[in-house]
Amino acid sequence: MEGVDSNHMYGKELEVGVRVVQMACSLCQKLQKGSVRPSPEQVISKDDDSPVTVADWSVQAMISWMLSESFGRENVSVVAEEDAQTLSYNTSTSLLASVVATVNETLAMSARFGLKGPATPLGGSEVLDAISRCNSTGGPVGRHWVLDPVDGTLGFVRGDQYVVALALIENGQVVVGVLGCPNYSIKKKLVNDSSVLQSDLWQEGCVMYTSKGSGQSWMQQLVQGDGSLEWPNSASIIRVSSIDNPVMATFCEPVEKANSNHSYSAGIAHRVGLRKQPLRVYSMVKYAAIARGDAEIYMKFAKAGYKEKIWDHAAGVVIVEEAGGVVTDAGGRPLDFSKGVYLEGLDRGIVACSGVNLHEKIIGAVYASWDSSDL
Ligand SMILES: Nc1ncnc2c1ncn2[C@@H]1O[C@H](COP(=O)(O)OS(=O)(=O)O)[C@@H](OP(=O)(O)O)[C@H]1O
Ligand SMILES: [Mg+2]
Ligand SMILES: [Mg+2]
Ligand SMILES: [Mg+2]
Repeated sequence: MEGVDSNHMYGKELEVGVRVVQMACSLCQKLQKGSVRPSPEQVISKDDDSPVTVADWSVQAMISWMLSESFGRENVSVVAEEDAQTLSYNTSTSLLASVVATVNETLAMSARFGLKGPATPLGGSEVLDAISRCNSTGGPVGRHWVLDPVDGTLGFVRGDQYVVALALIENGQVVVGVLGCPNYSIKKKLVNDSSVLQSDLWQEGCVMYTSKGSGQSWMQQLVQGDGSLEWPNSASIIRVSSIDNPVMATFCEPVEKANSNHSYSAGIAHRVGLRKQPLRVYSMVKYAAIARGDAEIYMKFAKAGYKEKIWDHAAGVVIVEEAGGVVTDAGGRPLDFSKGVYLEGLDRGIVACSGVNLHEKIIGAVYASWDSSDL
């Protein structure tokens, strides 16, 4: 696989990571297009009122199972967003059946992705077990996989952008990142044109990946579930934008006002001299857009008291950094992935930029404006 040297320190992790994320993208695309039964459109509300679907559970189960198979169950620690509680209720039998069917249908295609599936289909308890053993809390020591099975579940449900995000943390550092973006076309610049976003073109998504210290991030096309594009797949190097003039720069931010303070970011944008309208995109596609040069700045300022989770950032951060970008908190400090499930100590928000010049300007504007804000 291009960009992956099997002698590389994380060669096998990257190789397996990209393949399982490709499989997960295929699973999600089938569900989003509604071609898998039964009732994939079921959307369940979690305790915090955020949505979860068959796709989130199925991807988590499938990736957890594959990682265990590939590296040995006893060696695999996974920190992931979902748990199996709702699926275990007596009242959830049809939901669990949907997840089990989806997982098995996907695992049956393993060979197409160069992976080995189970000899016989997984049963309900194996699927529940695969989901619930992703209950690691990470931390500063050892290797931990970090998984957001569907990031931007709202985008997924609305037929819009979402990603499958997988990272590997070793001794508190993100060392591998993989972002599967099923609705983010491999063709450049499409994200800036909303008319194109609506078209069929964006159905051919992409997978981005990197390993820390490689100095390169890569992008490859999705392997099509219909067999029209099979493994192995070619990849190309992606690079951040070279624009460092704020007048020319595009910034992106979350779609939902509840997830980021739009008026605060608008104030920062004004101070720095950004002229373009913000690009509001669901999910870690925002990191993907920075990494491949479709946008220059990503800002997220969650409400005071909200704690950012590592799975919402790990893969995106390392891919942006290796593609030449800079990611810090709003105080200019690196994000700390060593403290467990949350980005502890995060100063106010997250700022990802294509280069140091824009980054310094944004951090300076945050510093100058803070007194007048009420995040
Ligand atoms: N209140 C609040 N504040 C800030 N962030 C929150 C909040 N609630 C949820 N989340 C997390 O936001 C993830 C989606 O982030 P996005 O940047 O994609 O936001 S948006 O959907 O575009 O509005 C989303 O990830 P997924 O749950 O994987 O979709 C959440 O982890
Ligand atoms: Mg969620
Ligand atoms: Mg998420
Ligand atoms: Mg999620």
